[in-house]
Amino acid sequence: MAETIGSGSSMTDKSAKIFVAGHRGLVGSAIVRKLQELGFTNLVLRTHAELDLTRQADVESFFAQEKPVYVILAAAKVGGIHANNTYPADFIGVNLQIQTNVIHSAYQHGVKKLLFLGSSCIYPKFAPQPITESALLTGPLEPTNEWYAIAKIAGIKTCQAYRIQHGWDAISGMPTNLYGPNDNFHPENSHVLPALMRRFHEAKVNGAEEVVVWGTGSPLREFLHVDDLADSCVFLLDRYSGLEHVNVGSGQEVTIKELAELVKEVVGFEGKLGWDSSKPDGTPRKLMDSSKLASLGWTPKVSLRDGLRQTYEWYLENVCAAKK
Ligand SMILES: NC(=O)C1=CN([C@@H]2O[C@H](COP(=O)(O)OP(=O)(O)OC[C@H]3O[C@@H](n4cnc5c(N)ncnc54)[C@H](OP(=O)(O)O)[C@@H]3O)[C@@H](O)[C@H]2O)C=CC1
Ligand SMILES: C[C@H]1O[C@H](OP(=O)(O)OP(=O)(O)OC[C@H]2O[C@@H](n3cnc4c(=O)[nH]c(N)nc43)[C@H](O)[C@@H]2O)[C@@H](O)[C@@H](O)C1=O
Repeated sequence: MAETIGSGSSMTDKSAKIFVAGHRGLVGSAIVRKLQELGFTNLVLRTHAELDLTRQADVESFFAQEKPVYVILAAAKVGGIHANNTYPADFIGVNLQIQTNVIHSAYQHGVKKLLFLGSSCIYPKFAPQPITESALLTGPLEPTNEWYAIAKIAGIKTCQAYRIQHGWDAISGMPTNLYGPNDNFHPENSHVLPALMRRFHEAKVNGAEEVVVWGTGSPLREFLHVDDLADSCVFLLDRYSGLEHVNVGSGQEVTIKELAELVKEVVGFEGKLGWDSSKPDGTPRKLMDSSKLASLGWTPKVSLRDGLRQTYEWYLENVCAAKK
């Protein structure tokens, strides 16, 4: 299929059926909010319990019955550095199964366009910074998440293969580290931002003197609010049709130490920070070059500080209030 970039709007029919896979997760729920805000009226949604996407026959039947026009694949086995390092079989196996089933059935049942989501961890551990799309497969991966990264690279390549062999419009977006409402706040298995938000909050409530943060604090990470990511997903689905995946970043890079100080301030914890250097740092730096997306006409809006405040309010109203 020919590469078309910034070719004008293709999603003009607001009643077109859109399957958002993983609609209760961080990313899927933000995409549903964005589509509803834009006036899309025909979303098809299934919980994990209603449709296990690792089950090929069930995925087949679902597509045969529902015949969506667009698919956004935001269902995956997802977690932070500890989860990735502890459950490598799940991270490679479940993700390969979900994406292979969904991409193949979507193609077979006449889906017009599919957006696959990968992650910035697909790039080599020591890729030149900021990381351009062309850095893919140019060097060894970060060991703590290579299993997940291999699955995500296979997802990009699967979309490309269906494009090349069948002329089918499957595209891939590569988001940087995300955060926002409906994030996973698990103490061990989550990503750093929700983990620290919860740890600082609990320390404040319990009057603890110190909060321990993993690693050395020196790794750099780029954070994007999930509402910006959702906006970029709809933008890509609407405007981009190309073989190459597209980086989606904010350009807002901080060290883990700076992030910890910022979360501490937003939460209002007044004690000390401690460091557990027995925990892995992971990739030293993974700032993406998102100029390709910018050249298509998309830029993020939410600053890290504002996004953190909004997410903490959401956490207080939804996670803490629900526990009472
Ligand atoms: N969070 C981040 O920082 C980043 C995320 N991404 C990508 O964005 C996408 C979404 O991630 P995110 O929203 O954070 O993840 P979440 O864990 O918040 O959500 C994932 C969703 O997928 C569903 N799911 C998992 N397994 C299955 C299954 N077998 N069948 C049906 N549904 C399933 C989950 O349902 P249930 O919980 O019920 O299992 C959940 O609703 C992923 O592809 C991820 O790689 C990319 C970069 C960064
Ligand atoms: C999005 C991305 O997410 C994962 O990669 P990661 O960026 O390394 O993810 P992370 O958020 O878990 O950690 C970022 C940094 O933060 C430090 N850190 C401090 N204290 C805590 C802490 O309490 N929890 C966690 N999780 N990390 C902590 C931690 O040691 C590391 O240096 C991939 O596996 C992969 O899934 C992927 O694509």
